[in-house]
Amino acid sequence: MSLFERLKADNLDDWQAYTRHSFVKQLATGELPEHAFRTYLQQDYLFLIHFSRAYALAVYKSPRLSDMRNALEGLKAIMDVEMDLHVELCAGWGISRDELETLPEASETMAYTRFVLETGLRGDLLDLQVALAPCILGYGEIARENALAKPAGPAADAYRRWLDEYGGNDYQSVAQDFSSWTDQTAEIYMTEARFAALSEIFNQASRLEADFWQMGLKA
Ligand SMILES: Cc1ncc(CN)c(N)n1
Repeated sequence: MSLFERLKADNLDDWQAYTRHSFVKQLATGELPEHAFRTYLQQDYLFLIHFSRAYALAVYKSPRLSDMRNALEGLKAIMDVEMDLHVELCAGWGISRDELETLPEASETMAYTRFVLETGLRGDLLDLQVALAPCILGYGEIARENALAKPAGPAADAYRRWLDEYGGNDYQSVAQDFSSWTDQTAEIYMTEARFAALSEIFNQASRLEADFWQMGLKA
């Protein structure tokens, strides 16, 4: 069993509260109010900036050259692929680059991103990867679970596009590679005594992901 599968099994309720959140369910049916998705898009830009910083920290925390290369590939995937698609999606919603650059940061964005960065700063690469796992692997799972969804309504195309982006081969292989890379790090750093602390990090990050959806809904 991969470390991710173990962490998920240990935190199933919180994991599903995140991956099956009503934001996700409404996005899949198309019932999600447009202002909720717009708020999500805006804050996710800020999230991706900090998430890139967390990957840069993973380069620094890497014990081996091969880990550095994995972290660098992840950083490039966010900055050159996920971020570009995100900015394009925002443009389709009338959110300009200038607006993105000057957005006020919501406390949910701040709480989540700083938690991940702080976990990486005080810990080793495995702590950081476990803090990043709900983000990378959760979106992959959400897109797979909703692969057959047919959103209806005025924002149907944007919601389908979002699902396709994370369900596509590129993102799915980023997620698969990340899970394998985490297992390789676990071979160096993991001990049974450490599992409870890692599970706590995973739990906290999963709950912060659910809060991020909720921030969109309450907008
Ligand atoms: C909040 C959040 N979590 C995860 C992802 C997917 N990388 C994202 N774009 N935004």
